[in-house]
Amino acid sequence: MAAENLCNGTVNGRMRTSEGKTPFLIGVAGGTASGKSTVCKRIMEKLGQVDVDQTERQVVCISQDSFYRELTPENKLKAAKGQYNFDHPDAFNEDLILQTLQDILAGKKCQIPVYDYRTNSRTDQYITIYPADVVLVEGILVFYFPEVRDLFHMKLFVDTDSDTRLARRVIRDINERGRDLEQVLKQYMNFVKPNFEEFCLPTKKFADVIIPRGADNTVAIDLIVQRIRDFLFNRARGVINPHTLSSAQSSSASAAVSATSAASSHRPAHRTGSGDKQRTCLH
Ligand SMILES: Nc1ncnc2c1ncn2[C@@H]1O[C@H](COP(=O)(O)OP(=O)(O)O)[C@@H](O)[C@H]1O
Ligand SMILES: Nc1ccn([C@@H]2O[C@H](COP(=O)(O)O)[C@@H](O)[C@H]2O)c(=O)n1
Repeated sequence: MAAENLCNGTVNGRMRTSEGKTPFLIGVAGGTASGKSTVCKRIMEKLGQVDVDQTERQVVCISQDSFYRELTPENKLKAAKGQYNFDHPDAFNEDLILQTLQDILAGKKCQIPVYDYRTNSRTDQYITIYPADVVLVEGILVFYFPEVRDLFHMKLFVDTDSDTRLARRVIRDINERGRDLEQVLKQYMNFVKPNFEEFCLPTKKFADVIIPRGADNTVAIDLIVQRIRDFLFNRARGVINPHTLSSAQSSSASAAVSATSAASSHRPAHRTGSGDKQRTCLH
C-alpha cells in the first residue's frame, strides 16, 4: 500500500527528503500517566517507525520532560524527597521548548537533552532529532504556553480517568523512576493533582481531538494514524504542506488532508481560548 511504503521511507521507489521542509507538528497533552507516551508509541508502531533508524524516521516523538529546568542544589534535595513542584509551568524552560520547536519547524536538525527522573536532572547526553515529516511532542503542559501552543498543526488531549492515572503513576514511578510509595503519594497530593487541575486540565479546551482512555482507544488512534498517512501520501506528491492541514479547517481526517489551498500563513489557524471551534471527541 502506498501509505505504508511512505512510512518505510520511499514513495514509488523514490527516497524521501525532509530536510528544510516544515514538518506536521502534533502536540499530545494530558495529565500524568494518562498514556501520552503510549499513544505516541502506538502511532509510531502503526506507521512502522519504531524499528527505523533514527536518521531515517519520517515520524519522530519528543517529550516536554526533556525541557525541565536544572535545579539548584537546594531544590535537588527537595526533589529527592518528593517536595519539589515539577507540575508548575515554571518548572519548564519555555524559551528552550519554543526555540527547539521553531528549529524543528524550520526543518533543522536539533539536539534534545536527555532527562533522568532518578536524579531529577538532565544527563550529559543529547538525542539528535533529524528532520522528519511528522513530529509528535508530548507533555503535561505542551498547550500551556501560548507561543508554543500556536505552533502545533494538530492538538491531541489524552483524557484518562484520574484514579487510573494515579494507579499507573504509582507503579511506574516505583518501578521506573526510583521512587517509594510515600514519596509518590505525597508528591501527587501536594503538587501533581492541584497543578493538573490548575494548569493542565484547562488546556483541554485547545485540543482538536480528545482521546478518552488513551491507548485503549484504538478507533481514535487509527483515525489519527490515517490522517498522518494521508498527509505523508499527499506531501510526497507535492499536494500539501502542514499549513494547509490546520485541523480548524476540517473535523474529519480525510476532509482535512484534501484541503490544498485554504491556509497560507506560517502558523496554523489557532484557537483563542474559547475552545469552541471544531473539535473531534472520539469515543
Ligand atoms: N492503555 C493502557 N493500559 C495499561 N497500561 C497503560 C496504558 N497506557 C499506559 N499505560 C501504562 O501507564 C504508565 C503511564 O503511561 P505513559 O504512556 O507513560 O503515560 P504519560 O506519558 O501520559 O505519562 C506506563 O507504565 C504505561 O505502560
Ligand atoms: N524529576 C521529575 C520530573 C517530572 N516528574 C513528574 O513527571 C510528570 C510528567 O511526566 P509524565 O510522563 O507523567 O507526563 C509530572 O507530573 C511530574 O510530577 C517527576 O516526578 N520528577
